Amino acid sequence: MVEGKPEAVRTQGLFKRFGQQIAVAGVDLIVPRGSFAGLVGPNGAGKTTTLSMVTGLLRPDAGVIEINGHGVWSDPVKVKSRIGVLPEGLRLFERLSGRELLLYNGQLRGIPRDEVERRADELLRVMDLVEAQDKLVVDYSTGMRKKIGLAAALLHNPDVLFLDEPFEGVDPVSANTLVEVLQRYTASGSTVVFSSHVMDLVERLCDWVSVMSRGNIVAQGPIDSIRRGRTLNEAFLDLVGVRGGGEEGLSWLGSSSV
Ligand SMILES: Nc1ncnc2c1ncn2[C@@H]1O[C@H](COP(=O)(O)OP(=O)(O)OP(=O)(O)O)[C@@H](O)[C@H]1O
Repeated sequence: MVEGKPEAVRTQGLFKRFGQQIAVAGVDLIVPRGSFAGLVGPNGAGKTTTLSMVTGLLRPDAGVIEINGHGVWSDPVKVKSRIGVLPEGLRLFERLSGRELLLYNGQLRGIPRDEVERRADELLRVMDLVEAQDKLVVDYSTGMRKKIGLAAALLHNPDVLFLDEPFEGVDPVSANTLVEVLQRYTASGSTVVFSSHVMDLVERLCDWVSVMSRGNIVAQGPIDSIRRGRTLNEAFLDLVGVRGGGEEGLSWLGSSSV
């Protein structure tokens, strides 16, 4: 606890196995309240599996998860009413228009209709989706899907927002829009947790970072304590132990080979 307040996210001994594969091997994830937190790690490190368990989408084999002091798996209704999620693969209601998607989400969340309409209008405008609001989500581009997914995740003004690879496939203009919305959101004291492979972005946005490798957290804390004078990318490569080796092999590749 920090100053008597529970962290936004705290897991203890989080564990998940798929057959022989241990995806998450006893993770103690900590995210202080009000952080802009990055969850980074190489492919297959266990980030998506961790976020899926933390957001109540995948049942852990073992471990405890608390969001703002409430157990995700012991008090799921309470927790889910206070979090927003942009999941991996963007599972959205494809046959609704962008606007209908927001209105439907608002109704599911029990927000009065006129308030939903007001918030939907604002979100569509900020996300630059007004022209596309009546188009079916199935016809949206990747970047548009990320933006409407983020709008849907923000509509009920959650305390904590979880985003799995929110910037993947997003053009720089749309990425900038997402960043501005998220910075505004954390400036008001809310918490963002997002997974990403883009170290420059994590370095620019985050004040807190958790580094995963092979199902474990290998470093976690304020970003400066992780970087320790290096770029985040250098720190990351040192932490996950993949420096060098890239030049070996592939001797056949390139025009100088026969
Ligand atoms: N449904 C599943 N069935 C079997 N194995 C799975 C399943 N989901 C994940 N895994 C395995 O668990 C490990 C962690 O996967 P996960 O998707 O959580 O990693 P990640 O860090 O999100 O990777 P990436 O950065 O590539 O998205 C991997 O070895 C993966 O193959």
